[in-house]
Amino acid sequence: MIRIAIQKSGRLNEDSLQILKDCGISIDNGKDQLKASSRNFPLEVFYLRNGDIPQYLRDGVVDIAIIGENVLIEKGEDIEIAEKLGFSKCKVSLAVPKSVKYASVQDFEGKRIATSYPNTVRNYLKKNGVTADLHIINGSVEIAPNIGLADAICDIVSSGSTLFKNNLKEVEVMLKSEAVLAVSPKISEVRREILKKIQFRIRSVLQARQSKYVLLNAPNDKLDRILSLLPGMRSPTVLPLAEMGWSSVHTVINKDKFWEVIHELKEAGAEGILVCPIEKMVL
Ligand SMILES: Nc1ncnc2c1ncn2[C@@H]1O[C@H](COP(=O)(O)OP(=O)(O)OP(=O)(O)O)[C@@H](O)[C@H]1O
Ligand SMILES: O=P(O)(O)OC[C@H]1O[C@H](OP(=O)(O)OP(=O)(O)O)[C@H](O)[C@@H]1O
Ligand SMILES: [Mg+2]
Repeated sequence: MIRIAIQKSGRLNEDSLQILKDCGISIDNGKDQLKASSRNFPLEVFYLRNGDIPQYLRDGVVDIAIIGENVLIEKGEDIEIAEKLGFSKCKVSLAVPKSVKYASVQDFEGKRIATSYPNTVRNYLKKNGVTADLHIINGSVEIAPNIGLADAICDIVSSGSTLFKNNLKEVEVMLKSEAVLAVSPKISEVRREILKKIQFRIRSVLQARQSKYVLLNAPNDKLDRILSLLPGMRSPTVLPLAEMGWSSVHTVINKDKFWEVIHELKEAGAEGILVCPIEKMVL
């Protein structure tokens, strides 16, 4: 049995459960349960606070965890990251009131900075030879300058709308983060083997999320041009259609590329283009 920590409630909870589900791992999820096991995989889930997870990993109370990389940088730089998971993407940034003229990180010298990420800020400022006065608060950090608690803040930025609403501007991006699969330094060899199985499944799921299966019909005289436009896993599959002079082309393309390529394909003479989601992809 491998023990995994996921966030009890909050931004990571749903996507973490979803990725396990997409990996074919079903969890019996009683409401308000703090612990649950899988019906079809040797895995036990512990629902914990995000901020507590690095310590649980370090102590070996759990073997693996889904957690924001930013939290590991703040509280668990020693902890191994097995996979990046591609969701909960955000930045950890320094911000100041819009009205402040900002030149460089040296402007933070002697300033009061409110944050929930003191180690991250301290290390960043230290690298730049700056000393500031940190005020550690656990939430609603962006309000601090407006109520006179601080001159600046350091917090998570995603769309930037929280900064905007509080009349702040982002001036330094200290790091970029996403959800990751982290590993306890105390994980046993047997559980490492189970982890490898999970990693294999996660990679297949993430590859599939990045990709689309494309089918199209092509007149044979335009086939070469059409095939040259397709960036596939290997070379595309080409099958004859019942109608003479036409072929069916099947391939896999990156989801971010498909609109661009599809216009070019149409212009090159492709017809009946179908774009389908892929559930799993093993390379
Ligand atoms: N606005 C956002 N956009 C994208 N990702 C975010 C955003 N805010 C937070 N995150 C990511 O999601 C993680 C969890 O954030 P959330 O606010 O749910 O938890 P928390 O309040 O920091 O933790 P806890 O579980 O200890 O209460 C963060 O550590 C970060 O990696
Ligand atoms: O750039 P944005 O898209 O506005 O996102 C950034 C905000 O999101 C997070 O707060 P959250 O909503 O998780 O609230 P919390 O303070 O209760 O954790 C974070 O602490 C920022 O305040
Ligand atoms: Mg939050």
